[in-house]
Amino acid sequence: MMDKRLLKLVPGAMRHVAATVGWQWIGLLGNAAMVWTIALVLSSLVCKHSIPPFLWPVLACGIAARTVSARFSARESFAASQDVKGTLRRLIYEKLLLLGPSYTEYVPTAEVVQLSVEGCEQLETYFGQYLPQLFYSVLAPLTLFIMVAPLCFPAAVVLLVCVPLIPVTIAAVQKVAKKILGNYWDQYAELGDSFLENLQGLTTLKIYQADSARHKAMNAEAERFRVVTMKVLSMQLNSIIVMDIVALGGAVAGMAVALGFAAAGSLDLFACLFIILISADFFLPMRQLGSYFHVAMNGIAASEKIFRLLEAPEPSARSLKIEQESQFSLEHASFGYEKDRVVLDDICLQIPATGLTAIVGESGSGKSTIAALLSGRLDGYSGEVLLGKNQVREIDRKALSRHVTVVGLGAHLFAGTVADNLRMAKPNATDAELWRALGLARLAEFLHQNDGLQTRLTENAANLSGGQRQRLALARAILHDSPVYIFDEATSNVDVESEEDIMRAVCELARTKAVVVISHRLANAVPAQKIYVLDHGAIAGTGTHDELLKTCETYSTLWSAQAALERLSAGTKEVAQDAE
Ligand SMILES: Nc1ncnc2c1ncn2[C@@H]1O[C@H](COP(=O)(O)OP(=O)(O)OP(=O)(O)O)[C@@H](O)[C@H]1O
Repeated sequence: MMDKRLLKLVPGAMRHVAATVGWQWIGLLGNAAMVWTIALVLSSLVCKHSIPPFLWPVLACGIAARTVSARFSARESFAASQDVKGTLRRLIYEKLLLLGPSYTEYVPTAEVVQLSVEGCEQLETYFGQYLPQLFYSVLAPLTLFIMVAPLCFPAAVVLLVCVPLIPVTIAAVQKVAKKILGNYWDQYAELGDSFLENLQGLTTLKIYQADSARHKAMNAEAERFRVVTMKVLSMQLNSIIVMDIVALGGAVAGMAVALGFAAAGSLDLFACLFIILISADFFLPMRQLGSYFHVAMNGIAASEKIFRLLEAPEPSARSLKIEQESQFSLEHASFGYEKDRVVLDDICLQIPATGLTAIVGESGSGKSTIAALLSGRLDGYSGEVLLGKNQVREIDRKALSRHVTVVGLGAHLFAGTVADNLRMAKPNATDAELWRALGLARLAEFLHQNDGLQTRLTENAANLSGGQRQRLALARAILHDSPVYIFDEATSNVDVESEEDIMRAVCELARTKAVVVISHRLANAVPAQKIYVLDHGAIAGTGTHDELLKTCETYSTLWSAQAALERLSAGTKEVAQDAE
């Protein structure tokens, strides 16, 4: 019922939990004072005694205590929940930062969203309501026992003994609940994952008319989620009914004992009325705990997932700085995403401080994996991936991000202005610097025809063409002004004109920076001072374009095949133009 790991995680919240219990307890005393006055007034009226004058101030104090305690306990409970939500979301965020860009290896994005939104909300109930109620439901019956025992000890004992029957019921339910709730969260995360994926791929699904099949699959998942949700609800309702029966039964037992003693003449009317009126209060806190218990259990099930994320092994501590004039090199580096499958095998390569280096090879030969190793996104390699004398996996991540800029095909552009997107790379850049970068990326002319730097972009710059998007991503990268640039298929899916513009800018950049171009299109590698040819994860040849044509069969075969393909496509275009 109390998860020690959770308590340790948010120690600050426990102060508010203690304060909530304190205020609830003051409220209980206020309630007891009110019951006491009511019992005294009723017994005085029945026995025709005069009502003692001190009674009204006691009643007033009782009402005041109840009112104030209700307000302050709610405030403390709210503070506890805010503390928990804030702390957990911060911990999840920090963990994601520590895991780095490869966090999706441990947890899917949809699950992170669910855990940090709904998971944290559920834990808010655990700390804001369940935990204070847990302590209060022990404290309240003991306090009332001390009040009732002097009046009628047997009734007080019966009431106190019946209270633990509620937690016994809760414990019995807990076993079943844990399994059902674990299942509920699994189904919930699964549904969230496929919803997000289907939403992202909706256009593709429509193009292939596969949306109705996906719709059916999601309906089936939603149905499974409905079933498990109904199981959770019916488990909660059934256990609440059982708890109500236990609570009412206990209160009735206590009342019956008090009435029995009153009937026998050994209990006066005031004491009997007081016990009858207060007996429900023995059980109400525990009964309330039972209601919170279900939501809290949901929170605990979510917390299991949060812990799994928080306990995921982090990449080794990265604290090394980058020494000046450091250059990248791979020395007999090997890597595999899966245990038994080598993707890179004994790779040796050097990236000089300035100039263009190209990595080429067929699809799946391991080019992007080299980019990921160089930029520190993957670190489970053997051999050495060095920046200067230091292993890349030991270099501080921020320093590495400042040192290397990776421009891939999917570089994200955000909704906002062109200037906003560019200043992401250099917040204090002047307008002149922005225009210079845009000029290098051959985008200035287009923007001058629009609203200049204030040209508005929709989400992921959907209102630009593919080539314009890539050129804007290139301008942003140029502004980042890092010593090393990696262009990983940065010109795929763009028109020939944009590709030429981008490659011209890349070559210009390579005059002062270390630039690595990764491309399956060999024409982009021709100007490189050194080309590495990859074949099934191994280096098949190294040299300039002319050298490789003579010495490397893999390269010359690829070159001939691509040249033939491009001749064919140029021929097709000419025929089409003639036909027009
Ligand atoms: N996250 C991953 N998990 C498992 N295997 C992967 C992962 N990423 C890539 N691979 C595998 O590693 C191999 C090399 O992939 P990589 O992306 O480096 O190739 P590439 O040469 O860049 O291909 P392309 O030109 O098509 O982009 C491929 O066989 C691929 O299936």
